[in-house]
Amino acid sequence: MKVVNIDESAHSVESAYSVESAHSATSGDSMISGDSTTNSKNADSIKHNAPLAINLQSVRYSYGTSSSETVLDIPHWQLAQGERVFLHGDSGSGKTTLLNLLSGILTPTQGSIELLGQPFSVLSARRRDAFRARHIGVVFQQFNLVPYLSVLKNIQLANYFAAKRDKQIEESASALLAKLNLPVNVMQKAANTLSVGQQQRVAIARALINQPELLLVDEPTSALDASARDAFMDILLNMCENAGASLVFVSHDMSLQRFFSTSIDMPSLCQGKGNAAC
Ligand SMILES: Nc1ncnc2c1ncn2[C@@H]1O[C@H](COP(=O)(O)OP(=O)(O)OP(=O)(O)O)[C@@H](O)[C@H]1O
Repeated sequence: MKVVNIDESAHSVESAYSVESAHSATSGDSMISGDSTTNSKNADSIKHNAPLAINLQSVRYSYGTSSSETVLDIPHWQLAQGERVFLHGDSGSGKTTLLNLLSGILTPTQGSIELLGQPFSVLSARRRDAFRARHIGVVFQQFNLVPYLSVLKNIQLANYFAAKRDKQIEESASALLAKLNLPVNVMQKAANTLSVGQQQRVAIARALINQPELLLVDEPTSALDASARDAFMDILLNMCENAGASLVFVSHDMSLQRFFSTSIDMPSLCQGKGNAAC
C-alpha cells in the first residue's frame, strides 16, 4: 500500500480542491421554485450592530466578459456573526456561484465582499486561500474529498492548509466523526470506499475541524434518507451553535427550511437587472 505523506501531497491536493471547486460552480440540477420568506431576525441582528460575518456591497458576477452575461447582481447583503441562514432558489439562480464568491474560489466582477469584518474579495488568490483555510469551512456538492486518501488524512489536510496544526488532530477528528455518527474504524479507510452518506459526513467533519467562524454548505443532505437527513441537520446546527459559527446553508429541499429561523431566496437577494439569473 502506498503511504502518502501530507507535506508531499499537499500542494497538488490544494490545487485539486480549487479546480474541483471551480468546476462545482457549473453543476447542479435542482428544479424547485423559490417560495421566498425572508424573516426579520437577520435584519434585527444587523440593526443592533452585531459584528458581521458577511458584508456584500454592489456585487455583480459574470462568467463572460459582457455585462449581459451577469448571473448575480446583489446590491447589498449582510449576515451577522453566529447567524444561520437557509438560502434557496431555482436551479440556475446563482446559489453555487454565490457560495464560490463567498469562499473566494471566484471573485466579483464588480463590488466588494467583506468576511468577518475583513476585506476578502480584494485579497490576492494566495491570501484568499489562506483566509479560507483558517476561517471558512466549505462543504461542496461533490464533497471534494481526495478519493485515495484515508478519512483521517483528508481531515488532516484541512488542518494542514489552515496552518493551525492541531497536535491532537487524530483525537479531534475521531471526536468529530463520533458526533456525526460515523464509526471510528472509518478513519483509516480510503474516502472512495465509503458510502455516499458517509462521505458527506466526512466532508462536514473536514469543514469543521478547524472550528471555522463561517461555514458554507451546498446541498449537503442530497444523499441522505429522511431520518438520516433530520439527524444530520440537528447535529450540524448544534455544532454551529456551540461554536458560534455562522452558516450559509444552500438547498433546493424546502423541507429543510423549518430548521432555520432565517430564510432567503435568490430573487430577494438580487435585484434581477438585465439578464442576471437572479
Ligand atoms: N462556469 C460557468 N460558465 C458559464 N456559466 C456558468 C458557469 N457556472 C454557472 N453558470 C451559469 O450561471 C448561472 C447560475 O449557476 P449556478 O450553478 O450558480 O446556479 P445554482 O442556483 O447553484 O443552480 P443549481 O440549483 O442547479 O445548482 C446559470 O445560468 C449557469 O448556467
